[in-house]
Amino acid sequence: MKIKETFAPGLDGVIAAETEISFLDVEKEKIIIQGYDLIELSKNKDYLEVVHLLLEGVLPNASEKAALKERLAVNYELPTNVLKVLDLLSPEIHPMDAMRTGISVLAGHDDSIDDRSLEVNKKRAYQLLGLMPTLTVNSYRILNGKEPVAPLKDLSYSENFLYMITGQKPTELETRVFDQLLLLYSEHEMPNSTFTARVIASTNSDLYGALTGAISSLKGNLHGGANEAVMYMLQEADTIDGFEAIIHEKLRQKEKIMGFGHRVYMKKMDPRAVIVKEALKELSSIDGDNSLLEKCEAGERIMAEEKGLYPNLDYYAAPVYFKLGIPIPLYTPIFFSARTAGIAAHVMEQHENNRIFRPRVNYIGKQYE
Ligand SMILES: CC(=O)SCCNC(=O)CCNC(=O)[C@H](O)C(C)(C)COP(=O)(O)OP(=O)(O)OC[C@H]1O[C@@H](n2cnc3c(N)ncnc32)[C@H](O)[C@@H]1OP(=O)(O)O
Ligand SMILES: O=C([O-])CC(=O)C(=O)O
Repeated sequence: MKIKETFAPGLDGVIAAETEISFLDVEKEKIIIQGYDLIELSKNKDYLEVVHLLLEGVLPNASEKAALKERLAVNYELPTNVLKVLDLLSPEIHPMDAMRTGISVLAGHDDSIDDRSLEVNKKRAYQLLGLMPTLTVNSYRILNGKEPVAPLKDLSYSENFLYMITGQKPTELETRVFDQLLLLYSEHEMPNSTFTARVIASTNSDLYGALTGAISSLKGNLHGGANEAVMYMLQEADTIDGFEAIIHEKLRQKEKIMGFGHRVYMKKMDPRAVIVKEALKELSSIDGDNSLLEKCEAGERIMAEEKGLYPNLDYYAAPVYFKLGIPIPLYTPIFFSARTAGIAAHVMEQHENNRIFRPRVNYIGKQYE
């Protein structure tokens, strides 16, 4: 039974919200975040400045930026209960699942859990953003039987995050590249995970619930999970010829090539991928190893010729993470950690101007008299 003719599988082209947070202006090739182009921001601002932009609606001045760093740093430590629960999890699960559980445990530490006011939501968002690097890294460490690592509060947010991952203080270049990745991942309009979070928030459910839904969404390889899949694919071949053969074979088998295509950019390269490809070139010129860059470029050429499809952010983010010495199972958790800022902004906006999401269906099942 059809209620309306306008059914859009995958909600392709459907407008799901009115927002002041962000917009993919594909025609002008801009990713608008609170009025600014994310690509321009990625060239002269850092992740925390964009966090401030997302949660406060304006870029911070120097003292606001310093205050934000402190505000997040006081929340770096995970409650002991979270560590205890992480310790009970099966080592087989993915760190994204451990983080999801960690976020659920954190909900139990919020003594104003039923308060959805903007003020309390914002306080909560900052707490979670402070915790997110420690939760990300220690979820992975504990699953791998390692002791949790303690954050270094004197380092910058991104420097500390990368330090906790690798155990070594990163160089200036490594910090800059990692911070730029966090910034580029921070917000992207209405991807599946953000939509999921807004749907959950629309029942008046809380930020923790919205984030646990969003993290489950983002884990899938059609979304955030693609960055890990890209790296595994790059490792499938030792040579460029071998990699080209793998791509051709996957296409022959009608498999999707991870890191290519995008619902909104469709037949254009994701502007974020352009920036991250430059970072890969820079890292490759410094360590003198172009092999990943050359494989990626070979894949890019084949996909353009054979499918008219171009890289999304995850395609070039994967080799950059690899060059930074980041273990592959942390690629998607880092994406989620960075995206927590954007998702929190959307949850707050949904709570401030809410109508419950409740669509209808075209029924194609049986009907008995
Ligand atoms: C940061 C991010 O989360 S970005 C997304 C990361 N995800 C990936 O990289 C996974 C690979 N890409 C994809 O699966 C898709 O391009 C998505 C999920 C990103 C977008 O999906 P949709 O907008 O629904 O596009 P859809 O899957 O319908 O693809 C349209 C056509 O292009 C093809 N196509 C799309 N992406 C790919 C791909 N990566 N490899 C091969 N073919 C592809 C489809 O097979 C389809 O072809 P058809 O019309 O002949 O059936
Ligand atoms: O916008 C999307 O659908 C997916 C994406 O690129 C992101 O979440 O960064």
